[in-house]
Amino acid sequence: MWWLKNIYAVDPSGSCGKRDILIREGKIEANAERLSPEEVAERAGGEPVESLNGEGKYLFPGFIDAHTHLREPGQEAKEDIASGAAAAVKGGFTSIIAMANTEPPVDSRGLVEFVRTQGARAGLARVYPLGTVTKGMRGRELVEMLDLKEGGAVGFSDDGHNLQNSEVMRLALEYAKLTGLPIVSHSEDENLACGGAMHRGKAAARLGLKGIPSSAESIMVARDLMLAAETGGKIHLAHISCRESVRLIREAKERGLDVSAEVNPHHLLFTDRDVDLFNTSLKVNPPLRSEEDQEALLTGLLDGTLDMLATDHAPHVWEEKARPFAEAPFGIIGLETALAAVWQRLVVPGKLSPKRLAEVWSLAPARRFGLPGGTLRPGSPADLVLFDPEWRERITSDSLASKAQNTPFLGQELQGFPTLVWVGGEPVLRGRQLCPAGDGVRHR
Ligand SMILES: NC(=O)N[C@@H](CC(=O)O)C(=O)O
Ligand SMILES: [Zn+2]
Ligand SMILES: [Zn+2]
Repeated sequence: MWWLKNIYAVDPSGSCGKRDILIREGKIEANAERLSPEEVAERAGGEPVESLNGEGKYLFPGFIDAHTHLREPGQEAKEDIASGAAAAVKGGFTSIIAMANTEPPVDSRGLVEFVRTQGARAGLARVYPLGTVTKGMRGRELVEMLDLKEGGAVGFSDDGHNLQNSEVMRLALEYAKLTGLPIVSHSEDENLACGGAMHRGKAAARLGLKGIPSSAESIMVARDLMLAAETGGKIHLAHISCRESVRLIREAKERGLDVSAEVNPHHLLFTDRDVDLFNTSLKVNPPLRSEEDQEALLTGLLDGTLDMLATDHAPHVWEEKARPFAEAPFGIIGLETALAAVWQRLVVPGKLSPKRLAEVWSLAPARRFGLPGGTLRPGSPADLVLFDPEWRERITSDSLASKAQNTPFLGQELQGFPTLVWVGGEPVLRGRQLCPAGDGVRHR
């Protein structure tokens, strides 16, 4: 049993403040303002108690990342489920939702089960697969949604590609209702975006790069919302990047649609003005946009129009990212740096409260995708993060657990990291070192 004493607990489903917390048999046993040694001994019932002075540290419910690319099966040179899960716990994520755009794409129950099994085998973060929406991610025929759900899929997405055929999207929203799971949309008009390498604006003109207009996203967001209204379907909009989309989502929520949306940290922390031809780690889809867009995204995150933060962790091998800007693949890794960067640049300056941080990166994804977690209430699973706001770390290719290095923070020092992470009550990260599972399978 663990006894965390005098720690600043941030509970997005309740209140924040100094607490004593007990962890026992995989669950939060107690959460109180103060516990006496007698009470702790009684609760332990003879079990050894590991106590920890939480002074100066925060306790968060494990962060849950609703958008990660783990590349297994098929592209294990970029990442695999074990390396991605290791990167996750180093960054404070006790659960991650794995995108389905692997090779082959996760379009069958067998593949969904494979991803889950590999996640359990790694024994670090909990790994929840998404299935694709269409067979082979070809955008034509729907997958067997109920079958994939039985295999453990928590939603459906052809992320990486937009569903260009609106009738297929309509049918997907209609059929997914039978499963209760959301369709996760990569909303992008591929004709408008075609050939672009960054946001269409002054910065792109200056660099001589073909731009991707904001309308490439917002046109599809508008379509997706119309189809969600028409079908009564459940939709989650991935990686919202521009102000027009925020406005559309706000209106849709006012009308009561079953819509949720996410924003990625890189869209809150960088703009197209940060892009330079020699830094392909800032090449991402949708692209980094203008300062006005960035402001609208933060406003949206604070007023609830955007429900959650998600990394869109998108690993690529160095050789691919070393190509000229226009030819390099889109994607930024985020699992190991996102929390520290958001902490430093948004929480410390007071733009985002610790409680809202926990709401949007733990509670909201748990609720939307039906996962355990997101709370510090007694009885809930002990997926927890002890966060040290003073811990500094330089991000280097050696320090990263991810196989990839396509992060704009490479070589930089960040401050504010998890120093102890529990999944199901067991430490998976201790003093910044991973604790691999003894028997290979720790949790399911
Ligand atoms: N976001 C990216 O830039 N890349 C993602 C695809 C995606 O999220 O659409 C990838 O799979 O590499
Ligand atoms: Zn996408
Ligand atoms: Zn993605």
